[in-house]
Amino acid sequence: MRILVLGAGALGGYYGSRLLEAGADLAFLVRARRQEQLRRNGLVVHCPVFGTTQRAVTALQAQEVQPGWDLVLLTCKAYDLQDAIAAIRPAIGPETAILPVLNGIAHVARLREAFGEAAVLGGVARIAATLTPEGEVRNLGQWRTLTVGELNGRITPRVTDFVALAAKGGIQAEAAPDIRGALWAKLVMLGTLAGATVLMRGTVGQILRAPGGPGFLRSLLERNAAIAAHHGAPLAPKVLETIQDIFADPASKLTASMLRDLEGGGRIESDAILGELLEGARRAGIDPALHELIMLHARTYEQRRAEEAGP
Ligand SMILES: NC(=O)C1=CN([C@@H]2O[C@H](COP(=O)(O)OP(=O)(O)OC[C@H]3O[C@@H](n4cnc5c(N)ncnc54)[C@H](OP(=O)(O)O)[C@@H]3O)[C@@H](O)[C@H]2O)C=CC1
Ligand SMILES: CC(C)(CO)C(=O)C(=O)O
Repeated sequence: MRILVLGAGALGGYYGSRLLEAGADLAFLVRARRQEQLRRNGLVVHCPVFGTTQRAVTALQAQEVQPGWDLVLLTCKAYDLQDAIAAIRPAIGPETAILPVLNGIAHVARLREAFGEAAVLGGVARIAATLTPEGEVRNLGQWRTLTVGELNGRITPRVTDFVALAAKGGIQAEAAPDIRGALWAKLVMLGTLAGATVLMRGTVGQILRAPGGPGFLRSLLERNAAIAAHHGAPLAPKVLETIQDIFADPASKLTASMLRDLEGGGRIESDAILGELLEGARRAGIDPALHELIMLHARTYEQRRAEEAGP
């Protein structure tokens, strides 16, 4: 399978490296700085499951990309989506599938508008990974899940072929008939994790060990689940239970990638995750006070970041 991975950051680098391990014919579509880094050092990935790998990879810039790909794995941040759409356009032929693994929901509609409904798959990544300042990819835990599905619910060969290849590379991959439900479930989980850990600047465990923390987490999760239900994606009781368990472990060291980005002084996906849920709460007639506070906190960080960067 010929795969083009847009981005060689945390997710692109990690999943791309596992797909290469499985024998995929794969190239990365990157920008100039990352291309230079990859050409100099190769792709370095640290993983508690597979150890450290360093391999030479094909890294192309947008102007070097030709058509002929079976699948484009889209791994940019939400705020880079517009540029990424332009960058992958020359790679997309009539048979090319586009598999985004971004957090959030809105990117799916934007991709379908840009490339047509049939081209776009849904993807949900469960992994806690980061790109270090040295340009190395680090999987911070054991998670390496990828859930993939057609938006119309059919299980097609392009989905099962990709899932089989990913599984061969050690990714915990599965084909999902209800990928829209999986995207919403992820947004409920991540909206709670990012909202809480960014606002409180601590791990799930630290929030739970603080007086008032358990009630805050419970209330945010309940509201997020109600927002999903209002948008036609109620969480199955087992899925909700699994998410509740994540927010009930006082020893948990879990934080959201958004908190890591914020603590590193980077951009955050405030609109795509926190803003989506705030708007969702308003549309659903759910008290938006918690979401407004979380969003204001994120906006204040963004304002401060912009002012410190100067004109
Ligand atoms: N990290 C995590 O643990 C998880 C992240 N996610 C989600 O996955 C998505 C990706 O996150 P993550 O991997 O952490 O992000 P990273 O910032 O680590 O990687 C994104 C990469 O995309 C590249 N990129 C963006 N636009 C372009 C473009 N036009 N052309 C070429 N390259 C481009 C960036 O390159 P450049 O360096 O040039 O800017 C960057 O290296 C996000 O939506 C995130 O929320 C989901 C699950 C877990
Ligand atoms: C919640 C988690 C770790 C799961 O993949 C994630 O998506 C993120 O932190 O962005």
